[in-house]
This record gives sequence, structure tokens and C-alpha cells, in this order.
Amino acid sequence: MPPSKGDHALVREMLKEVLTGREDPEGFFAICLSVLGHRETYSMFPALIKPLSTANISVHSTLTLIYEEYFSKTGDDDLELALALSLMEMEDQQLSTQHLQSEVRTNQRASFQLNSASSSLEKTSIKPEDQVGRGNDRMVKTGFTNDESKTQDNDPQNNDKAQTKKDAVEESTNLMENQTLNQSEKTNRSKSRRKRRKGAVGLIGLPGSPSASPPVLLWFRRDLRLCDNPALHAALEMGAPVIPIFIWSSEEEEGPGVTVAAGGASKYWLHQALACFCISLNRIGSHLTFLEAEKQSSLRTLKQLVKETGARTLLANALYEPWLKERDDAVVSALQKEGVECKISHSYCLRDPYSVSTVGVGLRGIGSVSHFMSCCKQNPGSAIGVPLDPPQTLPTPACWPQGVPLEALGLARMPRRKDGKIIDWAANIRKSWDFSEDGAHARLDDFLRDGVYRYEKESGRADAPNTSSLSPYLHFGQLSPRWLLWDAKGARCRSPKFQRKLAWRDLAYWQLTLFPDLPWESIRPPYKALRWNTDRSHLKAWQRGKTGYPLVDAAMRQLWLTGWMNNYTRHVVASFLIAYLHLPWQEGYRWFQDTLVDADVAIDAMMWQNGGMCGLDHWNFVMHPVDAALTCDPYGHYVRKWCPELADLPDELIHKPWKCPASMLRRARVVFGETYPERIVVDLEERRNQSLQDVASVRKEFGQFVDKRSGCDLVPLPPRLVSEALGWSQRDGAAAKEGKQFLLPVITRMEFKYQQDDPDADAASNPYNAVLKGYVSRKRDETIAFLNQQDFTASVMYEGAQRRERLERDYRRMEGLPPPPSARGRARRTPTAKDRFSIVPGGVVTS
Ligand SMILES: Cc1cc2nc3c(=O)[nH]c(=O)nc-3n(C[C@H](O)[C@H](O)[C@H](O)COP(=O)(O)OP(=O)(O)OC[C@H]3O[C@@H](n4cnc5c(N)ncnc54)[C@H](O)[C@@H]3O)c2cc1C
Repeated sequence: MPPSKGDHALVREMLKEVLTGREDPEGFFAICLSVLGHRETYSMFPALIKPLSTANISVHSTLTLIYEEYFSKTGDDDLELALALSLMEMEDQQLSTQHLQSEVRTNQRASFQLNSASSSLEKTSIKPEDQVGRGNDRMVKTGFTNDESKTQDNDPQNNDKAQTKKDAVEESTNLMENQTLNQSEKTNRSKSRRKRRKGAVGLIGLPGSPSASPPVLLWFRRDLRLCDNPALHAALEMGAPVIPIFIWSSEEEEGPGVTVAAGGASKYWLHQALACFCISLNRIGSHLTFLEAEKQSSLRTLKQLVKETGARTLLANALYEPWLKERDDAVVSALQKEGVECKISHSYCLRDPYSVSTVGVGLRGIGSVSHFMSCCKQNPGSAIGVPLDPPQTLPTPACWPQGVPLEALGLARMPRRKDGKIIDWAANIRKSWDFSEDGAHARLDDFLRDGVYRYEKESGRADAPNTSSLSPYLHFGQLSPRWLLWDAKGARCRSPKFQRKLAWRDLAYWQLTLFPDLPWESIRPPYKALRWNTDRSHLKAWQRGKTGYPLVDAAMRQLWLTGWMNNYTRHVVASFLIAYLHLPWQEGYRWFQDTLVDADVAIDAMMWQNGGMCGLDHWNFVMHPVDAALTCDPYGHYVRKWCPELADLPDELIHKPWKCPASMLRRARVVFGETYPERIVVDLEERRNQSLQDVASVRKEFGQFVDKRSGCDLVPLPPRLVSEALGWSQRDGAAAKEGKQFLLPVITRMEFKYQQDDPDADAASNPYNAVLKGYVSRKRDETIAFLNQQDFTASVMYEGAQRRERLERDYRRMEGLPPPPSARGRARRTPTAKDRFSIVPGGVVTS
């Protein structure tokens, strides 16, 4: 629970005690931590003790020291990720000093706000589309000077201005007079974050007037944000006029293979995000120029721009897809030849994937997140540093380059029917998301206030928003991973599992840099020859959510309508496509790329390869569409939402309607083949069995790619890994590419190894059968829990405990975590028939 008003009052009372000497500063600080929590203390403490800077300087500096000391040294112990991703350097960044400085700047900014007539920080009521459409037309036709940019203050629609000023007064008063604590807790927390985000701590406070020095081209790509944007920060530091640009080249995005990098839903998101970002830049007196790449070449367009604007510098944040890096390298070298200084900053991942090395760790376990984290820990990269504050203004050039309206980029084009009617397929996506940077921060705040408390245990629930839903914002860089990590670290409830997800994200980019064919070619050679189903009707049914399996259908419909589904359901539908429909993983990947708003070539390809059994890692599990449903949607709420035609079925049978008696179906008005589809495959056991046999046969056929001793699959190593493993230079590594192929044993599902020894075994008799067993019924577990309280039979209680353990184990397997430690004091023996009333979970033996 976040701290309440009462908590704040208590802390202020204690502060008085410090002043009167009845409480010592360390004690006071400890109280703050325990009452307000880590995150709140971190953000509020400097403002809280501010009045002491005049009333009692020595106490103030003691408290400041304690605060600095604490936040620069503690808190990281529990962060495996922080260690692994070399975030230890955060200590060297003197976090607290910077934070204090930023608080000082906050105060300065607050008073600036009071005086500044041009401050209009609150969100206007203008729709992004309207604003951009109008803004762009005007700018393209007439050129857009800084004076004109100020006209937005006079815009009658900008009706929040008065309110904003009032807010600014409030905020500054709160800060200066230390009255923040009188406000409601919720308002305070969100305000303190808003202050940071909305430019309350202007970086340099440069005036937005045109300057004579040559302008800087600030090339935005997937970093559509003001907060924590290193390239933007670098531009400000140059003190020259800044020209923000966005160049669209679908060909460059796509790369050399079938990546579907710019699918329909994600292009739609990009369109909306650009519209919102344009407004953000307008607010700080700047403007985003949209450009279509000339002949699909960003370089040509940039050269043209350099000529037109006289810019001598190009700044951007790096992208890591190999083909985009290649493009960027070519741009940098070509422009440098023309005397243009280029600087590409790092921020898209926590760790620059090209700097990750396996040296000192080796290759064993490669593909797992633990191995990746060990590599980062063993070979720390540059410091991750502290998130950068958003700017207050951007210096503008004397004239703007000629751009095109956002619509001209064709990112949100809707098809038309023959009768001319537009098919607005994105209406539901629009309803489901706020595409702005503010939207990203609001979602993050919500998550850290609520969902994060359930994340460790219940992130798999499909029927509750227990995950952050931040993936599209991270993908388009509306939120930086660094900002997210810092906020997550500072939250009252920290979830190591959540922070670990950022390592997964980095792992995906590392894999893509190692295997540029990841999105279209199976990494494990034998699996390229797998016999796949060619029945297009099955693919279509899967895509449209018409398989006859309610959880799969619900998830696929959610994807189609909103552009998103959670991680657990992504696993379910991927398992279904591969293990039960026998359709190639590439089909799933491409559909996801086209329909997800967070479609991310690196992550999507890594996950589909792993699901398709041919990635660097093997999912050590297969999700059963019914068992999984009982785990993630025990009451059927999720299915009822997305498959309303099943809404009247009872909880117990909603995930397996084919088991319903005819009378029940009649009452619920379910008619198979009419209101709800028949199952497209019926014998799931048989399908799974076939899938296992198919794998066994390709492993046999391509025996040279199976390690005889361990039974593990062998993967040809990319030259970079060969060089690292053998301690060769890059050049030798390149030579290796031409010559010998190096094969590496990789993580391989136990059931495949077993199958190899006993090819006739079927899935059911395979002791390592990978199908996850979900709850039999959550309701039943709850009943058992209730009966436990009533001191029901011990054996029933034991059963319940076992089921919970199994669920925990399954989750951990999915997350690639080690098995949970065995509970001390708990009997490990499986009860037998003789054990009536024998073993109680707590280890107590009843008669
Ligand atoms: C078959 C399949 C395809 C997927 N395709 C994508 C994709 O195209 N784009 C995408 O962003 N995620 C993808 N994921 C990973 C994951 O499902 C999503 O990142 C997650 O569901 C997004 O929801 P969230 O923001 O609430 O995640 P949270 O659980 O709140 O995690 C926070 C962030 O961590 C990152 N993350 C979480 N899980 C993973 C993961 N397994 N691998 C890498 N990064 C992760 C994401 O950026 C996410 O936003 C895929 C997973 C599967 C099984």
C-alpha cells in the first residue's frame, strides 16, 4: 500500500523531534524508510528536509549525507539484474548528488513556471490527429519560425493554461513551503513524477530563440520521448538550434529477409506515437519534421537535409537490428566524409548488445537469460547511468526544412471497401491505448502502484491486468528501459522477476546481433526439415480465433482487436500453433508481427524460435489449451470477455464446451459450427505425440547435429562467438567464417533426448513429457484451502499444497528460473494409502 496522509504527517512530526534533538538523524531516516517506503523516501526526502537548510544547516547536511550514502550504496543487493547488467556503476554516478541537484533545479523550475507566461505543460484537449494535421500543413506551406511556434499559447483551445499556472503555483508552493505532504498521497506521488517528466527540471533552460550557429539534425527513430533521451540531451548541450526529424523508409526497416518489421498494428501505433510526440515537441517550442526517405534511402534524405539546412552535426540514438546498424554505420561514414559530425548514443537496451561478450563465462547454457546475465556481469559494459530529465525548451533554427504531413508517410492507411467506405480496423486499438509518452508514464505509475504487487505470483493471469503492458512504449522508445528500471528499483514493491524481464529484452537483441537470420531461419539445422502441416484453414482459424478452444480463441481475438495479449497467453497460442496444429513457427511470428502493437523483430523472433523448438533455448514446456486455461482464467472471465457467445456456460466447463451436456449448451445458446466453432483438432494427445515423433525423426535424419554423448542439439556458431571462445581477434573470426564450422551443444528438451533413446515411446509414456499441468481447478484449491482451515483431512491438504508447488514449479520453468528451494520442515514423501491423516504441509503430524 502506498503511504497515506497520516504517514506523511507522522514523518513531519518526527522531523520536529529531530530539530528539538529528541530523535537522531539516522533514526529519523530509518523511520522515513519504514513509513514512506524506499521509493517515496527517495523522491520526497530532499523536499521534506529542505526547510532545515535555513533553520538548521548542520542537521540538514547530516540528513543529506545519510540520504546520499543510503541511496548510493544500498538497494542493489537484491537486484541480480543490476549486478548482471553492470548497473553497479550507478554507485559511481553519485545518484543522490544528482538527485539533489535535480531537486534544486526543480525548485528553480517551479519559480520559473510562476513567472513564465509561456509555460503550458498540461495536456491540451486537442486530439493529436487534429493538432498534427493542422500544424504540419501550416509549417510546410509557410515555414515555421519560433515566434509562430508560440502561437500555440494563444490557441483558444489550449484551455488548460490557467489551470496549468494554478498547478505550477501549487507545485512550487508545495516544494518551497514543504506543503506537498498536505495534499492527498496519490496526487503527490503522481505530481512529483509529473514534475520530472513534464520538464519541471529543465536541462539547461536554453531560450527557444533562433540562433545563428549551424543547426543540429536530431534524428528520431524508435526513441519518441523527451524523458531520458541521450541524443536529445546531447543536442541541448551543443547549444545550437535543433532540427528534430523523422524519416520513414519501409525498405530499410524491413531488412534483408522476411522480418515484417513494420506490420499493420505497429505502424498504426507509430503513426499515433509520432502525432503525440509532435505535440510534446510543440510544447517545448520545437517541431518534428516528417520526411519520406528519398528512394527509400535515409542517407540520401539526410544528405539533402544537410545541404538545405547547413547542419554540421547529426545526432541519434542507436538501433540494434543488424540491418539498421549497417544503415546507420553507412550514414555516419558518408556524412563524416562531408564534414558532418555524427554521434549515435546508446539507450534502446540496458546493455549495448554489440558489447556483450561470453569471455570468462563460456558458451554453456547460451540462450538462457541466466547465461546472458552472467556474460554481462563478467564483462561489464559502460555505466548505465541516471535517467536524464526532459528539456524545457529546444533552441529553434531560423527556418525549418520542408517536410510532409504525417499522413503522407502512409503508416495508418485504412483499406476501402468497393463502395468507398473506409474499414477502420484500428478503432478498438485506439480505444485500448493512450499512445503518448504521458500515457506510458501513467501506465508505469499504475503498474507500480498496483499490478506489481501481484506480478511475482500472478503475472500469468489472463483475467487480471497483472503485468505492466508497457511493451509497445518500450518498443517505440516512448519509455526508456533505464527509466523503467530506475522506477521499478525505486518502487515500494520491487519485483525481481519484473526487472529480469528487461534482461530478456536485452537477450533478444543480443541474439539478433549474433543470428541476423533469426526472424526467418531456424537456428537448429535439423528443425528446418520438420514436416509441417500445410492446411491453411487451420492457420486461418488460429489467426481469427476460431479454433474451438476457448482460451486460444479469446487470446487471438484480443490480439486482433487490441494489438496485444499477455506473455502467458502468447505462450499458449504459440504452443497450440506448433505442438498441436503442426504449423511452422514462422507463420506465428509473421502474424504476431502484423497484429501486435509491440511487434518487435528481436523479441518476437527469439520467442517464436524457442517455441518452435529451434531457437538457442528450448521452451522446456508445452502449454495445454485447457489445463493452461484453468490456471490463467479459472473463472472464465477472460473467455467470456473475448468469446461472449460462450458467456452463459458455467465456470467449470467454459474452457471445454465440448464436454457440456446438450441441455446445458441449449440453455447457453451455444451451437457448435454456428455460434461457436467446432474444434479444428480433437485428439490433442495424438497431435502432441505426432509432433514429438516428427522431432525425433529429424534429429535422427540429421544426426550430425545431435551430440552423441549428451543428446543435445548442435548449433553452428556464429563467427563472433567462435572468436570469443577461442580468444581470436575479429579478423581471425572472420576467417573462421569462411572455413570450419564450429558446432555447439545447446539446451535441449529432456523429452527429446529420452525420445531419441526410446523412439517408440509415445508422449504419454515419456517421463519428461513437457506438457504443463495447470490447476485442475482453482476453485477446488480454494475449497481445499477453506477446508484446511477447518482442519480437514491431512491428505487432502497435502494434495492442495502439492498443486501449489507444481504451479510454482511450472511458472519457474516458463520463466527459465531454477526450481524453488524445497520448503524446510515439509515432508517430502508422497503419501500412500496407508497414510491416512498422515502428513500436514507444515510438517506437523496429526494422529
Ligand atoms: C510467442 C511470443 C512472442 C512475443 N513477441 C513479442 C514481441 O513481438 N514484442 C514484445 O515486446 N514482446 C514479445 N513477447 C514477450 C512478452 O510476451 C511481451 O513482452 C509481454 O507480454 C508484454 O507485456 P508487458 O509489457 O505487460 O510485459 P511485462 O511482463 O510487464 O514485462 C515488462 C517488459 O519486459 C519485456 N519482456 C517481457 N517478457 C519478455 C520476454 N519474454 N522477452 C523479451 N522481453 C520481454 C517487454 O519489453 C515488456 O514490456 C513475446 C512472447 C511470446 C511467447
